[in-house]
Amino acid sequence: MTGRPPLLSVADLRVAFPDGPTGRDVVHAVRDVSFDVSEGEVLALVGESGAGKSLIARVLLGMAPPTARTSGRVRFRGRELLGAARSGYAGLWGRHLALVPQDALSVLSPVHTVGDQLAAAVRSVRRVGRAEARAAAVAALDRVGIADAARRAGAYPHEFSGGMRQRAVIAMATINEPDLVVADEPTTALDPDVREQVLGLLAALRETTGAGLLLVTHDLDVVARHADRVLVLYAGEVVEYGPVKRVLERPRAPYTAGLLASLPPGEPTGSRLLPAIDGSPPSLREAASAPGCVFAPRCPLAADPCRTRRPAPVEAAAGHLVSCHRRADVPEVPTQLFGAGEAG
Ligand SMILES: Nc1ncnc2c1ncn2[C@@H]1O[C@H](COP(=O)(O)OP(=O)(O)OP(=O)(O)O)[C@@H](O)[C@H]1O
Repeated sequence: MTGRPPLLSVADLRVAFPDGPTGRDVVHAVRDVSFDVSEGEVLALVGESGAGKSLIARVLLGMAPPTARTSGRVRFRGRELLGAARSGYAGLWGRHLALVPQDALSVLSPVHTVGDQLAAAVRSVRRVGRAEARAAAVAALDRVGIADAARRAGAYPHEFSGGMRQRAVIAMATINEPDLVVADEPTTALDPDVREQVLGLLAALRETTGAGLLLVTHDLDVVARHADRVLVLYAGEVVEYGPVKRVLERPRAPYTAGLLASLPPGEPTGSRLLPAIDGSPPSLREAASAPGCVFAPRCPLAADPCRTRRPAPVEAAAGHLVSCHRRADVPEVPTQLFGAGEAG
């Protein structure tokens, strides 16, 4: 996105965990990841399972696992957050930063009505009376498309369908109009048509509230439909980063081409990745010890430099970064490199 200062700016982020019998060694799960998110922008983090998507999301929100060691910079509106104590986040959660998790039941209490939980979220950041908080709760449910919101506010989470619960969680995450919403695979548990509605709702909210959205997903089809820019991660490293249209129409990294080749043809919504790329991602140890590109063992274009030198990010076009020695040799049609994924 142009002209807008970044809301969130992440630079050279590394996340390591203790490893080995003594725990004195470390393995990195995230290496040198840099990106930013602007106001009103949807940035998608995409990659296979274990790529580091959730870890990055958790680090940004100050929710890193206790054993994780982090370095780099995470600036929110210019304020450094990495390494900030939980108290440093206290004034940010809910009001400025919010999370929409995969599983709505992990954030909704079963013993309070949805309306009471939303009203409590309002009162946690604003000095308003009960009636006003309740009215805000109903308005938030209405905004996320829950019919008969005033009555539904009196229901408990178990009385909602899965799709309604996820809408309620989105209402909760956005009720105080945060600047940045982090949505971690927010629709995994939903049916394909509900998934599409909920994603559309999330992406539309940034237009009404101006919030930035960091959308964690493993699904490039979701990226194509709902994101402005995309960061493709492989084994904890950035492979490709840039405007969605440019990256998806003309990927310069074989890994991105492989993800695209994995999309089933003719199934635009709710599609899952199919394994067009042979093999599986490396373990954290294998990734750490690889002298060259971590994707080389699975890459049909891998040549000598790929096995001996880590590729540095290069600007392939304005705002489009790619880390690949063979970027000039990636064919325009991804399936030419990998063959189309077959359903089944
Ligand atoms: N607490 C932890 N201790 C050790 N390793 C961890 C811990 N949390 C995550 N990891 C490792 O970090 C790597 C990245 O995990 P992460 O959950 O971020 O992947 P992901 O891309 O979100 O995958 P998925 O799509 O399956 O959620 C994985 O190899 C994982 O095993």
